[in-house]
Order: sequence, then structure tokens, then C-alpha cells
Amino acid sequence: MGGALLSFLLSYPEFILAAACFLAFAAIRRARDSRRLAAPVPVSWPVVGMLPFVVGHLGRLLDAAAAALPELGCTFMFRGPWLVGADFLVTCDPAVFRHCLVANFAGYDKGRDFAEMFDVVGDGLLVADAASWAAKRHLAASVFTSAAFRAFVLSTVERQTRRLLVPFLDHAGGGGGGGGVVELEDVFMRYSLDVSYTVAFAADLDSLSVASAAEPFPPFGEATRVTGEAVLFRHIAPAGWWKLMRWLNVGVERRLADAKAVLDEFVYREIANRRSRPAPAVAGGDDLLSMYMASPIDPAMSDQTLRDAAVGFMFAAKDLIAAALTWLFYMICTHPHVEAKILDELRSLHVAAGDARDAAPMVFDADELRAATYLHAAVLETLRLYPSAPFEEKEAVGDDVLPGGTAVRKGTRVVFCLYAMARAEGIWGGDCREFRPERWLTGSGGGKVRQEPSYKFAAFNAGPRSCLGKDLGLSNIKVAAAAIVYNFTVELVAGHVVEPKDSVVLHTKNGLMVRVKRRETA
Ligand code: HEM
Repeated sequence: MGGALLSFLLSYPEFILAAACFLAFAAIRRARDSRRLAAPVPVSWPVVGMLPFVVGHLGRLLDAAAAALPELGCTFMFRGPWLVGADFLVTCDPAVFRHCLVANFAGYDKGRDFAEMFDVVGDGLLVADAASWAAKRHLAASVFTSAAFRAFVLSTVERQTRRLLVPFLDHAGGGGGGGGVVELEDVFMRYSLDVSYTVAFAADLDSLSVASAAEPFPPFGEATRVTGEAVLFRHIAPAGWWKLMRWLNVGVERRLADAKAVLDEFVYREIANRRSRPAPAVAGGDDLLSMYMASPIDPAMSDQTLRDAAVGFMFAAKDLIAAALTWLFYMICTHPHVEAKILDELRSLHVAAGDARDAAPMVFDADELRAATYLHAAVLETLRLYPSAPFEEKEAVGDDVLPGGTAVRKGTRVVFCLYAMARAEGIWGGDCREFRPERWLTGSGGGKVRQEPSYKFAAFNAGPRSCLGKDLGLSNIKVAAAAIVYNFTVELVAGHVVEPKDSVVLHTKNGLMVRVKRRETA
């Protein structure tokens, strides 16, 4: 049948020409109609599909998607170039989030394509599906919810904030009366690497120390950075392209292979070191590797499982925390009244504690910050507008129909656009684009933090696959933010433009250049 059709079309090329003209005219009409809409929407052209929309908005795809999605009813099928199989469904509709991530969880997998793109985490939790995911999740939950591990994470956060972050900013801000200029996103990337490295391996990397901050990233940190870039490249480039590059071992794929070798060498050596110790000391600590090695759930855990857990943890936590801190400080710099309220709250906590730690600098711990509801609201509002993972993706396990009636065929990739959801008036109201921590607080005088359903505020994902480190991540952000706001003033360098980068983690395009100065009245 297919062969007969092909030979017919080849015998009468005018049919192909006529069909292409018809599709082109239809696309031109749709393109003209779309100009009447409030924002440009993608139009599917013959052969290239909606690729021109992507090319035309390169570098600002998230904002383009945020403007287009509400015009298209919040869900639409993105058509890639013909014959490349690059079509996918995009949505910012909370009802669709709820359906795919919560109600029909088993109907949507991460899928093999995602696992292959993110193969640096091996066969770990972040890419596993079905029964394999359930077993890994059970094991991970036993570690992440254990009191010993949580206490170790929180004490590490406080310790690294006190010994690395605050002294570094103090040093950077010591440049004359006007303070010093630093690129804060780089500071947060180093800080976050140092925290998660210690949490994973109970050793200090100190990439943010005053002495080493002028140095390039340590090889382990550089390997995680290169890997993030390569995963993004694999999301953007056609699969055949990056697979060919992988086969040829060139370009970004070659750098990825080198980065993986660095990660493997380090983690396997660490595992071997620990295995060579006498039995009672093999695990013994409260760091991630020790906790996994001592887990009664899988006493005969292979080295590869341990390696995948440790590397997966670095990717689950590190960059997401750094991105959240970066956008929080961009918001604080551009909303001085928010900074003033956070500072008031922290000062009242300090006074209420009545403690004797008047010797500056002050570092609050996670327990003390439990009462800092305004700071908590500012962090949530940052993650609403600038979710560290701006989109989530899944693959339909079978045919399905979404709320609203869109039919989904088996194998369709679904991209959940959190960044766009935050900017949809129908979902977050007319002031959705404003940074307003108050929207998270009940009552006019502050009070408690409001709960939003996870399918509407999906920064930590929704449903059974929700983030296992949500509370720890939030505490980490608050401890670092409180230490900075309380001890320093941070001002955006005049003329520096801060914009989101099209990326799997919401980094900035040009970093966050700020002037840091020791706060005189801290
Ligand atoms: C601002 C900080 C964080 C944010 C925004 C965040 C967000 C997320 C998101 C969106 C996912 C879903 C990923 C996916 O399925 O594609 C996730 C999963 C996960 N997160 Fe977090 N996370 C943060 C910090 C942390 C921390 C500190 C930890 C560990 C201590 C952690 C552990 C995990 C784990 C283990 C998963 C995998 C869950 C699963 O697949 O079953 N996260 N996180």
C-alpha cells in the first residue's frame, strides 16, 4: 500500500507540488490569523513544521512559550520538521498536570529517550520507570526521610554557609567603602556544589573558599557543569545528530564522555575506599554514600547502584538550589520593599532568640528560620515565577484523552511548562507576572504560608514522583538567603541585564552581577 502510494506520487510530482502549495497557503492563512492574537503563536509550515517559531525565538523560548500557550488554550501539539518524529505536546494547564502527573501517573513514563539523553545518571532514580522506579524510590525515600541524614544535611548547610559563603562575600565586599562586585550565580553554583559534595561524600571540596574562588571549577564540579550543558544539547538537537556525534566522539559529546569518566573515576574510587575499610567502618556516617551502603533494604548493593545514586543526587539538588538562590536575589535586588521585610523578620527573630551571638556575622539555622514565614513566602514566589526546573517531560505509555479533550497517542512526549503556567492570568490571576510574596500568606498581617496544590505550583513536581528533598532544599535556600540578607547589602550592578537562559535548569544568560557590601547595622 505504502509502496503503491509512493510510486503513484513519484509518477505524478504535480500532486506533491499541489499538496505542498495547499499546506503552505493554509499555513500562511494561519500565520496571518495569528497576528490578530495578543502574542505570536507557532504555525506549522510544510516540511519544517513549527521550527521557524523556535528559530525566531531562540534565546527567549521560555517567554515565547509563556506568551503563546494561553492564546492556544494552554495546551497544543508542537509539530517538528516532517519525518524526524520531533512532535510533542506542550501544556501549562493545571488540569493536564494533575491528570498526567497525579491521577493517571502510570499512564506517563519518563521513557527510554529521556533515559538515554540523561544517561550520566546511569540507571538511577531520576530516569527509572515503573517497577524499577518504585524500588529505587522506596530505597531513596528511606534515606532522604531518615532523621540522621536530614540532620547531616542541615548541619552541612549551616557549616558551609558559615565557613565558605559568608567569608567569601565578606572578602568580596571588602573592596573599599563601596563594596565589591561579584557574579552571584557563580558564587551560588560553587556554594551549592560544596554543600552537595559534602552531603554525598562527607568530604570538603571548598570550591568557594577565598583562596580557590579565582581558580577554575574543580574537575568534579566542572564535570557536572559540562554534563548539564550536554543534556541540554541532547534536548535541542535532533536525536540522530547527537547520536552521530556520540559515535564519532566529537564536540559536546566528547566533552560529555570525558566528564563522565571524571565522575566515574572519583565516585568508584570513593566506593572502593570505603569497601576496603574494616566491616564496621564501611558505612558508619550519615552522608549519602554511607546511608546507601548501610541500607537494610538492599544489603548487597552493587557499586554501579551506589554510583548512580550519588551522581543522581548531585544532579537532583545542586544546580536547582543555585538557580533558586540566583533568582531570589535578583528579585530581592529589584524589590527593595521585599528585602526590607525579610530583614525586619530576621531582626525580630534574632531579638526574640535573645541569644548572645552578637559577634557578626550571623548565620541562622534551619530550626530558627521555621518562624520566618515572609522569607519562606519570598522563596516560594521566586520558585513560582522562576522554577529551577522550568519544564518537566513525560511520555504517554498508551493512547489517552486529556482533560479538555485533546487526544494523546502512545509514545507522545508531553512537556509541562511551569514557567508559562506562572504567567497565565487564568491560573494565577491578573497580577501573575508580579513578584508578590504576599500571595503566599494567609491574612493581612502575614500569618501562615498558604498551601497551593502541587499541580498548580509544580516547582517540586507533583504526584508520586514529587521531589524527595523539597524541605531540605527549601531550608538550604533560606539558610543561605538569611545569612546574606542579614549580613550584607546586595545591589544589582547598574545596566546589567538579567534574563533566563533556555535551559533544562533555569540559569541566567549573563550571570547576576551585584555589588556586595557588609551591612553596617547587622
Ligand atoms: C530548589 C531545590 C529543588 C527543587 C526545585 C527540586 C525540584 C525537583 C523536581 C522538579 C523533581 C522532579 C524531577 C523529574 O522527575 O524530572 C525532583 C525530583 C527529585 N528531587 Fe528535588 N528539587 C530540589 C532539591 C532537592 C534536594 C535538596 C534533594 C535531596 C536532598 C532532592 C531530591 C530529589 C529526588 C531524589 C528526586 C527524584 C524523585 C523521583 O524521581 O522519584 N531535590 N526535584
